[in-house]
Amino acid sequence: MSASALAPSRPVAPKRSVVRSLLRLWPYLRPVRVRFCTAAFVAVVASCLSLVIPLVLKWMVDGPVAAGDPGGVWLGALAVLGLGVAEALLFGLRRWLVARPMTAVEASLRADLYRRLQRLPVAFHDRWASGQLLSRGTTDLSLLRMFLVFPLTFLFVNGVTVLAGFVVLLAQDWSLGLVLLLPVVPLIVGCSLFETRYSKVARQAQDQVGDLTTVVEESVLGIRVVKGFGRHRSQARAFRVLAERLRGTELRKARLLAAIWAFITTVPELAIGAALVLGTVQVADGDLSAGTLVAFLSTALALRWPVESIGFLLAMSQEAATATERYFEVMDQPEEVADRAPAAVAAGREAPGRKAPGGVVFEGVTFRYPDAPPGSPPVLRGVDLHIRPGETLALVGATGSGKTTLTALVPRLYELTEGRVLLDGEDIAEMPRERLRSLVSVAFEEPTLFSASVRDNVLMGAGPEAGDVELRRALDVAQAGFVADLPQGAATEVGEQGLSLSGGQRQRLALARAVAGHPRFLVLDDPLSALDVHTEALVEAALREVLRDTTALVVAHRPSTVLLADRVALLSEGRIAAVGTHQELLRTSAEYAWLMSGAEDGKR
Ligand SMILES: Nc1ncnc2c1ncn2[C@@H]1O[C@H](COP(=O)(O)OP(=O)(O)OP(=O)(O)O)[C@@H](O)[C@H]1O
Repeated sequence: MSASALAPSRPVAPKRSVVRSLLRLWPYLRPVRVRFCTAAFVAVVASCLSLVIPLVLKWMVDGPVAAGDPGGVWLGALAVLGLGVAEALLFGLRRWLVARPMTAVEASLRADLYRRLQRLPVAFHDRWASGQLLSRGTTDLSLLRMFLVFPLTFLFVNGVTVLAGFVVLLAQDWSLGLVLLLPVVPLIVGCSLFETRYSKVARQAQDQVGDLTTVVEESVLGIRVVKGFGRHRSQARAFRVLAERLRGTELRKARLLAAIWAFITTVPELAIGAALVLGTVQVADGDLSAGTLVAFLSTALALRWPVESIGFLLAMSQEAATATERYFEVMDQPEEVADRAPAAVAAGREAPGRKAPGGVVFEGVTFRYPDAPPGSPPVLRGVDLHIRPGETLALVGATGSGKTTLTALVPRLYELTEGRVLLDGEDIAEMPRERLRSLVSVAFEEPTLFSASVRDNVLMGAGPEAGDVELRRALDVAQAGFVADLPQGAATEVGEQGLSLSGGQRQRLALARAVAGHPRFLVLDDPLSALDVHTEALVEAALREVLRDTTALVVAHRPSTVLLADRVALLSEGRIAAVGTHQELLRTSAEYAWLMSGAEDGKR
């Protein structure tokens, strides 16, 4: 278990009030506001109907019951039944009205989150645990939907019902009404204290769900390592620690909820009891009719639910506010840096009449990872390198010297700290990303395949017009003949949900993806590391054909890969230490000779 899973670092957003947090959902609610308000109005009518029943009871007790008129009693009973049925039907209608728009709101929140995740820079994904992002897209959004469907409406509906109820109560007997109003102040104080405490634990619980998701995800993806190293017990222990921590937080939430629930239930009950005693005395003294007392008490009892529910409605709103904060923590992250305006740089750098060289040019490139500790030295320092048009340059260096980092700068996965990179004379910082990424193709050391067919995985590197001819060519270059033997050939599903492939097979598909679509610039990060020497030789022979009219930067660890290249650059501690042919560097650079001799030894 990684330490980061146990104690993840999270950017902390500024604290906002519940209402301000929830107001950020308004743009998503706007399109469905008419239907939503109609549903709320229907719910208010339904809820207020329940307040009419006590008035019917008053009429029955003081009228037909006192006069011994069975016909009148039946009429009253039918009226109560009719009111009950109407209330139920209206609540059903409300539910129907909100179901569709609220799922649409959830879907658009989820789609926007996904879109944002795709557009956020790689540096953001380096920083954030994937479980935290997953839990935002699942648990948090479900909490938001539940809030929109239920508490958002019912906090309003219950508020209106309680107000209307008090008007009815005060109109029937203002002194008894005032007795029932007494608990309002302690209830408001209790609820605000509850809200403050609950907001802290709700945030903790939701973050801990994210941590737990991260651990589950890591264990599932790394199941081979977990099993291979017999780590299942310690992994399970680490999981239990997090699960226990979450359970503790959930228990604290439950305790707070139980306390507010008990408080909200008891205080009004005490007031109703006091009103009952006072009312009975008034009836005995002849100051109040029995019907009025019955109506008063039934109204007070009808208001119990709207008042008591406030506790958990507030709790759900608090959780929704936390979910909204967590959602916007991601949505507020700055997207990839915008492309620079071409004129600004060109004017300052290029002398008039001087044409920038073609191919790939690294000019004074310095790079420090955005999440590197302050004051740490940059990974790349003043790199100057020119890969001529059509040339293949191998990048060699000790492990950790910055090779992968340098290759990641060409498709602009990270923004340079200083300097610039030119492709055929054009600064990549000024190129629209879409164009840049259509010019540059990459194959990373870690070949990632998606849950899709071989065909889709390979052709995602080519334009939409690419067809079977392109697919066959790319598979040939990568020597991926094994595809024909897969159960459904190129239509076979691979990736996490599909057929498992060997490391070398995955690497060849990743290479096929990189060469499909004839990129002008090819960046390969040790693309043949998982292949046996014979397959490597075959891939290299085919690759040489492709590389003939492509400008390529190839990270190489083995002499065989180096031999693919026209020239070699040696990267040492973030600087280009030497550039030349393989033979030249073997003669002139002790470090290069040492790196290559190690590789030869490793092969033997
Ligand atoms: N996302 C990141 N954030 C901070 N530092 C990083 C990040 N990725 C890599 N580094 C650091 O940058 C340095 C160079 O890493 P890089 O992966 O470029 O080396 P490399 O030469 O490709 O190594 P190898 O041959 O082992 O693949 C290392 O010290 C590494 O710890």
